[in-house]
Amino acid sequence: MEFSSNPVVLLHKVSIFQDVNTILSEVTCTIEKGEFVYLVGRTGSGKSSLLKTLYGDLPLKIGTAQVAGFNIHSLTWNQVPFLRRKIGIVFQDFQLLFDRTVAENLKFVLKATGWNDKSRVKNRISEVLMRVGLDSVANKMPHQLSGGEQQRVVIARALLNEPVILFADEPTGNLDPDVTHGIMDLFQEINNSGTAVLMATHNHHILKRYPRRILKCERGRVLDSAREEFTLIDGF
Ligand SMILES: Nc1ncnc2c1ncn2[C@@H]1O[C@H](COP(=O)(O)OP(=O)(O)OP(=O)(O)O)[C@@H](O)[C@H]1O
Repeated sequence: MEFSSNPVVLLHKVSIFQDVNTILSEVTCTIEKGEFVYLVGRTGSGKSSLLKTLYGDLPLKIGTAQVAGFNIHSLTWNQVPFLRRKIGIVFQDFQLLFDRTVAENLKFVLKATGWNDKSRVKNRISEVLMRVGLDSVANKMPHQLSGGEQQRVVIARALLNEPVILFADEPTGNLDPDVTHGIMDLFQEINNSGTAVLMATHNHHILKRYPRRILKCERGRVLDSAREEFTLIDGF
């Protein structure tokens, strides 16, 4: 596969900390535009900490990192919303606002990211819901939807601002196998249309069925299947 020379994620000698503990060190890798990469590793190995650093939730103290053109090392809190407009984030626990409709959940994000024109907002909400195969749920409350449908709404929310990359932290962790495949197909389709994806997962069936490049957190380092061979046996 050919990539542009303009990576969406570029890490050089990054160390990741939680409190005073070093979780990962010497992390150097790039993710290119339109690439799909898995992030695996045992529980507690640092996957979420790495993702949090990339989306500006955990300050970067050592090393250099660029995400969607933003320098993460020098990112200030008031720049974080601008970074978030260029990326999409999908969590395991859907994190929808349960006291408002699907459309209102999406509108909330659009308003917060500077969309003021009512008809553009309405059109964009229809577009993203259509994109995730849920064009008829705009006026439903999240609790009226299945788990898989709720996760599709979360993915729709992540797509609102046409991100260059989606960061997904165990996005199928709460879903049945059948529903998981539907969500994975959706991620593949989104990726095929040019959005990069970095997905943390514990699900080895996913890795087998949709094989892609893998980053593995192991003993404080990040191994990269594009550079070296490693076993996945203890990766879950
Ligand atoms: N907010 C926090 N404060 C202090 N330590 C934390 C915090 N969050 C995570 N840690 C610690 O950092 C280490 C890495 O955790 P992290 O959540 O990044 O791992 P993970 O690979 O995502 O795990 P899992 O697969 O269970 O989600 C663990 O030792 C964890 O206990």
